[in-house]
Amino acid sequence: MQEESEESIGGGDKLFQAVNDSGNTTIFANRELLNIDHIPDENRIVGRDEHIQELANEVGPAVTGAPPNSVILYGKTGSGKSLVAKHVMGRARSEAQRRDTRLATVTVDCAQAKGEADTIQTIADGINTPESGVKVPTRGISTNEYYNRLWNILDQEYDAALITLDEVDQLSDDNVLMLLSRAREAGKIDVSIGIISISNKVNFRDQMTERVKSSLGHNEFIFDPYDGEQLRQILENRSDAFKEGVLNSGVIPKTAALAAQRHGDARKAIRLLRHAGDYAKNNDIGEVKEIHLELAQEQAEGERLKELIAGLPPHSKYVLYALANLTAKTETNRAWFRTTLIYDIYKKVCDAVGTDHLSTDTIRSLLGELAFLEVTESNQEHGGMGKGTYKEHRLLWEPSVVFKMDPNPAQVDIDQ
Ligand SMILES: Nc1ncnc2c1ncn2[C@@H]1O[C@H](COP(=O)(O)OP(=O)(O)OP(=O)(O)O)[C@@H](O)[C@H]1O
Repeated sequence: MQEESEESIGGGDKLFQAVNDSGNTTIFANRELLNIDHIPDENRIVGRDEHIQELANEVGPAVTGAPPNSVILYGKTGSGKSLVAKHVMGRARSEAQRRDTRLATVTVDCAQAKGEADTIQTIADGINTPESGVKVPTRGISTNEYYNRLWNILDQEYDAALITLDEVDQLSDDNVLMLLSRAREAGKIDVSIGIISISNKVNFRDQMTERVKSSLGHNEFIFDPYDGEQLRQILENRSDAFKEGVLNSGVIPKTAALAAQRHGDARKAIRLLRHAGDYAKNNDIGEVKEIHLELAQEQAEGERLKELIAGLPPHSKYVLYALANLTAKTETNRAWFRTTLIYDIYKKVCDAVGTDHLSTDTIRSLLGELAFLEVTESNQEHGGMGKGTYKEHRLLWEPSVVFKMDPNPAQVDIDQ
């Protein structure tokens, strides 16, 4: 008989004792509700009724096989654009079915697609049916042939199509928009296509050529960031993620208030609540309290920042500490600093950790890498007549998160 090891209790492994049979824990009843990819039910979508109705009005004709309008959805991240598009497409599919219309719906994440052929392949594969007899291989055929196969599938299998292009500003080629939106006009297919384009680059429209603008359509909806009350409802609707009595009553209002003040992003608000739950779980605290929120957030963000800069040389961290020391001294946490000043403080940080300084040029390039990773932001300033140009940088993370990466972060006196 096998002896029960230290790690095994009651037939189970102690390592996983906090996880019950349904994958949940003493804190969570259904942690899945706080997952970023989780799509809430219709009655859990908060504050977007108007957008849902407006979008349905534009693409609605497709449920009868008539030509839908194309639409652009704009707004900052986490404002519900993809959610609303998915929701309306889902309901359009059911309604089309009820009316015996063959409606194709598909979503492409343009940030993932690698060029024109890949985008068309994803669309064709997404709506293909076993009955079409058309093969859509992932490689080995020309871009043109992908289009032909897409037209074949659409013509044989469908009466109308709704194609969502998420992160449309990442499309490497305007052709996709042009050809999809004009396919019927150009006599390629007999099926009407409506394109729902989604972008979180609010100035994207200004960068578009006239050609693209007219392909995307002129109907635009702006999604504003959520306010505190909307975020509170979004979170409240997911409070059943937690076991009964675990979540203190002030936690959701505080999470919503913090998120509204910082960004109005529903995804980040949900993540913050999940982090608080994880913090309570990992520290064996039987309940989630308001005081856990900031701690949980800082700890989780600190880990994320650490991962982000893990591939960079150690001096990137010292540069980051220099910027965090400077930023922590300002009121808004949004101040810009010149490279020369950051370099001075960086030298103090090096002294504090007992290491030699690198050259200004190296620090300049490390700042470039940090900006590339969106840990910091850089901009070119003009110093005025005869003074030339210089670069300024600012931290995009809270200084407290930066200091949280280390048990002994280098905090230096910047006034000396
Ligand atoms: N109105 C809402 N009601 C309930 N949950 C929401 C709402 N808006 C957003 N969420 C939640 O936040 C997640 C992110 O929203 P969504 O993906 O729609 O944002 P987005 O505006 O498309 O942002 P991004 O540009 O980053 O893709 C959703 O999956 C959903 O879980």
